[in-house]
Amino acid sequence: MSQFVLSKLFACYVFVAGIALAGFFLWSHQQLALQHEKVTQQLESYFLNVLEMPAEEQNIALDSVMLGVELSSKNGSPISLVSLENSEGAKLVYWGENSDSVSANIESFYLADKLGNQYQLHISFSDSTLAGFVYHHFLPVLGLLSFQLALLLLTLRILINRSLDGVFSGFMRELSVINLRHPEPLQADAFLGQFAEYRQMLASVNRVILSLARSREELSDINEELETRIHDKTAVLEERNEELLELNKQLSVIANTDALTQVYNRTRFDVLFKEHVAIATRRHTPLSILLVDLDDFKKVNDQHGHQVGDQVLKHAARVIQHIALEDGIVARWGGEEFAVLLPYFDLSMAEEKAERLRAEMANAVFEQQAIKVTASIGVAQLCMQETASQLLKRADDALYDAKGGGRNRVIIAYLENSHTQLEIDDLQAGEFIEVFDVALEPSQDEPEASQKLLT
Ligand SMILES: Nc1nc2c(ncn2[C@@H]2O[C@H](COP(=O)(O)OP(=O)(O)OP(=O)(O)O)[C@@H](O)[C@H]2O)c(=O)[nH]1
Repeated sequence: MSQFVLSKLFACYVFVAGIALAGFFLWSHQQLALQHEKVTQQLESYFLNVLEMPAEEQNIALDSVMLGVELSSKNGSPISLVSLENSEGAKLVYWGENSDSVSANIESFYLADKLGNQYQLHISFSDSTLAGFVYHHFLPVLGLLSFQLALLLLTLRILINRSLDGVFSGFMRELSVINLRHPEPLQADAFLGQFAEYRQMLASVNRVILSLARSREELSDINEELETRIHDKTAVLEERNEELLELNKQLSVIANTDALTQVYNRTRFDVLFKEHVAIATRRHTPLSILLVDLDDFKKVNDQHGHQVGDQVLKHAARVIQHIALEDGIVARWGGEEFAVLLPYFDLSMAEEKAERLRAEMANAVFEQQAIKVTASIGVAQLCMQETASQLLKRADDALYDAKGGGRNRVIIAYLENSHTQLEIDDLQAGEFIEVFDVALEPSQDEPEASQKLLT
């Protein structure tokens, strides 16, 4: 049942209870009046009967009437005074103790006997006043009032409990709809707004909400400012990062490139060489290496000076790079010596490449001084189970042989027990192509270095 219905019911209850109480008193007084009238009529009738008796019987009869009055007063009708006077005012009968206190309620009745003699009868009832009524009907009145009071207290208790419950639950319901991201003051509920506790709580919460909204606005401003700052800082950082990346690239190129000739340096070549040996071993693909040494380079230095020697070295590197093209990885091995790694090149292909290189070098003319330099080249192909250093050693031996054989020549490194050439020659055509179809996984630095050399 809602609080609204309960409060209306309570109002009805108070109204009906008031009417019932008033009705009870009115009805009681009416009943008393009827009772008094009946008793009065009886007394009048008794006294008339007695007065019509012979004189000698009257006293006895009057005594018996008064005894009846006394008994009646004690047993039910609360008569407090009865007196009978003749026309001269002489009292024939008088019964009652505190006639003064009840004098206001004394009613008088006039009697006449058969002989026409006039008499005045006075009767007073002790319960005809409110105090007397309450005194004589103490228990019923007390019971009724207690019942009314208990009912009133019970109703009030239910109403108060339900009201507080309603206020609390209604308030919690209001709280649950607060949007903390966009706080707005809560509107008072039409019904709950009747309760002062609810209104007080609502006002407190609305104060908190307003302060939240203010804080939120302040936070939003701070946030905006911070975002702008972060954005600016990020832009600067990104710029710096790009610069660093570029510097890193340059550093990487510097670290991996020979400063004079701009081909790979020895350190980088060692890494690439080992990687390609590992790939070729794993995939059973051919891999060859050329070791290229300029002939009598000391003479160039001696005759034209060290600086011209440098220019010749740079030019020689470009010639080697041009011949190797994208097939090979070129590095300066040290001094006037270069290495060319040729992945997927078997010995005959490598030999052909070496021969072309040697011829190109022999025909090339360096600098204005028309310096001519030749090169000796040692060629080797990776054998089964061979390590990088073993392969290198064989190529170096071949180069040594080329020098010993008169320079400006290509020497192929064969192994007496090598299965390399044999195995590759034995490969079926299909197998060979298949081997070549395996894509090389080039090092990321390769294209960069190659491009540098070509430009
Ligand atoms: N200009 C210049 N010369 C260099 C450089 N590195 C090494 N050399 C010179 O290269 C020459 C190599 O001399 P050698 O080892 O005798 O070899 P070679 O004179 O070429 O004789 P063979 O190799 O036997 O044909 C030395 O004179 C070195 O000074 C360099 O970076 N720049």
